[in-house]
Amino acid sequence: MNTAVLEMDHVNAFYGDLRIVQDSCLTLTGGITSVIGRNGMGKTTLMKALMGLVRRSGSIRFCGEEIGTLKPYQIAQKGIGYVPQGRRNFPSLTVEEHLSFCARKAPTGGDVWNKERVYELFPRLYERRTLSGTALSGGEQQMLAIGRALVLAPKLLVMDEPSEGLAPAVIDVLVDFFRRIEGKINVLLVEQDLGFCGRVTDQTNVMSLGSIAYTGSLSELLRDPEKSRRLLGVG
Ligand SMILES: Nc1ncnc2c1ncn2[C@@H]1O[C@H](COP(=O)(O)OP(=O)(O)OP(=O)(O)O)[C@@H](O)[C@H]1O
Repeated sequence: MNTAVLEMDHVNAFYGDLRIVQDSCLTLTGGITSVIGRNGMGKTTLMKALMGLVRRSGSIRFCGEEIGTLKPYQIAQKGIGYVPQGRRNFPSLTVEEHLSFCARKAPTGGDVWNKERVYELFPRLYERRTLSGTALSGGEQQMLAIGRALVLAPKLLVMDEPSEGLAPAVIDVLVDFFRRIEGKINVLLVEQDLGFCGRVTDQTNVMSLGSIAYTGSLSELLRDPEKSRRLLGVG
């Protein structure tokens, strides 16, 4: 049997003494899977637990290796790229500087994503390469946040609500991005926009009150009004 890309086993995550994520289990065998759920259910906190950004317990295995006790920079070095909610680009760096700065830490060999390849993927970023990371539109900032993660040559990209606040035309660019990386980079995608999510992948995990309450097909879930209402508050 192939080793799963990611296995989160009975993971808890805390802010101070407050346990927000409770006993959550999530497996990504490969490809793209989403994490959906109503506001405040703990999706971002689960991603932060994976990236080592909050205190956590339980087991997190990446390609068979336990990473649940590693520090954020060690987790990034293992090949997990993080595209946080809100993009978090630096006002003092241009687009070009963001990509060059992050690429310094890139491992050599493997599937190399250099600056040129990021510009090829997002031509708009090339046009804006001399502008500050925060002088960009929301969509351009999202492309830059993705580009920053890509130049670190991730095997897994963890993306937290990439579609937030984006115009439909930019959402189409993101959908195209997912098609282009399919089979090359695995993705764990936190999303609120179920329409966008369904265009990207049918594999989903629903988070409810700090735990994963459903794992399976998104389209099947949305066809069940009672379950969708209970888990997602829709339908
Ligand atoms: N730094 C913090 N300290 C204490 N509680 C927090 C902190 N950040 C988030 N929380 C709480 O943890 C819970 C889960 O938040 P989280 O951001 O993980 O949810 P989410 O499902 O990602 O929601 P959203 O879709 O709104 O981003 C919420 O009740 C939130 O108020």
